[in-house]
Amino acid sequence: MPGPDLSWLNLGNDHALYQLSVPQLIEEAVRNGEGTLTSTGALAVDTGKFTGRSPKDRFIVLDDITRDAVWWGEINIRFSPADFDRLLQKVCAHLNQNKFYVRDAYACADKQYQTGIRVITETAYQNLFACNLFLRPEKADALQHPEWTIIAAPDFFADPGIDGTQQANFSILNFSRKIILIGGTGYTGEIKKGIFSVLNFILPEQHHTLSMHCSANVGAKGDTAIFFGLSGTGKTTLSADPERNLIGDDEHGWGDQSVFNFEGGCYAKCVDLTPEKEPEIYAAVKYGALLENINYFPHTREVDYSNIEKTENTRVAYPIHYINNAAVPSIAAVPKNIFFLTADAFGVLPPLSRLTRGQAMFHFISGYTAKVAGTEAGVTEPQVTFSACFGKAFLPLHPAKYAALLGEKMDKHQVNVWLVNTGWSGGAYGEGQRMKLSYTRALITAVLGGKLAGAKFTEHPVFGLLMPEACPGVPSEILNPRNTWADKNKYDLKTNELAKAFIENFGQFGELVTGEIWESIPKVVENTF
Ligand SMILES: Nc1ncnc2c1ncn2[C@@H]1O[C@H](COP(=O)(O)OP(=O)(O)O)[C@@H](O)[C@H]1O
Ligand SMILES: C=C(OP(=O)(O)O)C(=O)O
Ligand SMILES: [Mn+2]
Repeated sequence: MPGPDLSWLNLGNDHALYQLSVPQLIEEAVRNGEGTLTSTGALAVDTGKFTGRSPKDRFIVLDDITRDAVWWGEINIRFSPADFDRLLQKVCAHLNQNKFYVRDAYACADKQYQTGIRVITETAYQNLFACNLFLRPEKADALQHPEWTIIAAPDFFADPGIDGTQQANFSILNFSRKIILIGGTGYTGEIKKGIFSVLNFILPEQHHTLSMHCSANVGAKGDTAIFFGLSGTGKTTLSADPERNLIGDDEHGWGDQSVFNFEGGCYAKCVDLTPEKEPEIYAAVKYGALLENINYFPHTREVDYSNIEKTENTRVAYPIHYINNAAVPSIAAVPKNIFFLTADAFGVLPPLSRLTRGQAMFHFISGYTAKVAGTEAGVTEPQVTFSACFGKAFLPLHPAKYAALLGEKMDKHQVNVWLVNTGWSGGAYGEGQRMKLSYTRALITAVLGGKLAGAKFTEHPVFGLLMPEACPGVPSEILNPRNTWADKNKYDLKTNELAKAFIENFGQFGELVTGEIWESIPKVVENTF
């Protein structure tokens, strides 16, 4: 297919392989030595030095659009427009030395928000990722100029002294030029999270639409559920549910009428994947899917999901229709239930609790969880974090903007909000165990099936959370986390420690503390359990 005119980037058209089919991309990847077909049919590649995102190398160009709107700081780091232009030229000169892959796609399943994307990648596997993860146009049109351009060159390395970056790798968003420039890293997560960050800037400001780091699915009665959570807390795993249609596993918008997926595919964690525990995802590992940083046995080429030699953040990227019961298009009604997933490394929070409106706002803004190993460079074991809106790393605006929109939407629609601890039980990380996936699933199924409507709830003395006393499929004794700790005194101490961490973190949002949030702040109780 004749390619688009890329002369505005000084990219030579004769080097471009445009809109290759999935089999063509796989063939290219294998011939380029990028990867191998495993016995599952899925292509396995290594992404190089980076097997996770590198948040400290993520920048936003300081310009008239971003200057007063972006929440600058540790998350959103400034980059100069002149440095960007120079670096862009260098990256394009690098790409011109060889062939590269160009793919047109779009983001946002709801037509009203549809955003065209042209993805230019140095490797075939990154282009396959873009094909799997973004929405696929029925017919590509090379003559159209899509709104955003993503350029990803893993083998281009910046010179920090000259190029204005921190290290050789970088991911830079330029809102004036509508370009995302990625170099020095082959981790494909940077590509999808680049566009996600763009939409997190545009949708709330320009469309009064809440953008969310969440998965979503919908039941037979049109009852939508959304699952907020930082990486590894279970968005992908828990949204794949044989009884419900999958809307998407990671990035959604909540407009006036609907919840819609930004993407056209899923990016699931593979560590310890088994057909028993996660049948839908296991079955999606087939021809066309892209496995990252996975080990396989050399002779049989069978995938070894338990092997984490390369990273704990092994991944598979597949188009959403690889999940049997995916909703097409990926749009559903506004949610009836919202779950906040937290992987509590303290082992303090209940496996499931119901939140008041004030608590919902408090926990959304707090975004307490543990960073699981692997998704971010340098994180090798669960690390306690407060990630506002359960996705701080991707939010160009101040968290209060997203929280205000959520509050408005909760007021307008009758929504139940639940906190789910998919993290530790029976002790903190190191002593307790990760919550059993089957229990978490049973708790969510009970909520969605209305089985807890008449349940009795106990209030947690410090966090004020309402814990069900019983739930089908779950031993009652685990529902109050204190019961799962052998040493109750230790639980009480750990609870207070966590409560203090919440209070301290919330200090930065002092101006947001309205009456109802004030009432929701955990109350440290010394020796009174
Ligand atoms: N109780 C639990 N709930 C959810 N996931 C769990 C649980 N226990 C273990 N896991 C594992 O944690 C990982 C969750 O990853 P994933 O669903 O991809 O997270 P996210 O989509 O939020 O990044 C999976 O590997 C899953 O098997
Ligand atoms: C892909 C990522 O996120 P998630 O695990 O939420 O899909 C990521 O944070 O790089
Ligand atoms: Mn995920």
